[in-house]
Amino acid sequence: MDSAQTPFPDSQVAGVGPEPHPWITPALALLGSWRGSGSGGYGTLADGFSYAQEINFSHDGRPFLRYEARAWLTDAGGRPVRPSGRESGWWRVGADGYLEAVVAHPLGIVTTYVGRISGNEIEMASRDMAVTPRAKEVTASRRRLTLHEDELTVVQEVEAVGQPLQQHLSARLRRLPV
Ligand code: HEM
Repeated sequence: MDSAQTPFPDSQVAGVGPEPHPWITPALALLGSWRGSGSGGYGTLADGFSYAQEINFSHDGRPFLRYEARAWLTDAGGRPVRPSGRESGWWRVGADGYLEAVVAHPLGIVTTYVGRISGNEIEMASRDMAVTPRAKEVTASRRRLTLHEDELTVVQEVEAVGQPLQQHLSARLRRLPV
């Protein structure tokens, strides 16, 4: 929604817009937009792939973050090839860095996560996964995000289509200027 149309716009920048809820303090460094590149693979795929990704975190003053991510595959020269994974969701942050999240994918997968924000590390593991009838069978997922100044690394493991939990994605993103 256009921020001009709502009386309660989200903020992506600490100090601008609604005051962040104190509970999201451990997550404040995530606010904003991140963009970078990554590589992926899976046990069922003959070859790996390269991708670019943009992630966006914002808040409206309550103790949760709005989360949006979109990725596109890239060729050997880093040029965009086609749209790929997208997801959106909500990361609810508790007083002590406890984290629970719900994330939805366009191809019919919804995941709830439980995790923790400790310092510059965020770890989360799936609690429940629901899939629509035509979605791929995905049964578990884990994510680890590491923040180092203006660099965010994101690693995701997936258990799906009869394969054991294994790394599917690894990306290194940089904060986009506001
Ligand atoms: C940055 C986000 C993502 C990217 C760039 C990405 C990319 C890919 C690519 C390129 C493939 C090969 C098949 C194809 O070309 O579509 C694939 C397969 C797969 N992806 Fe992803 N993916 C992403 C996120 C996810 C997520 C969040 C999940 C699960 C929750 C997931 C689960 C799978 C599974 C299970 C396969 C293998 C399916 C099979 O062999 O049948 N992916 N992914």
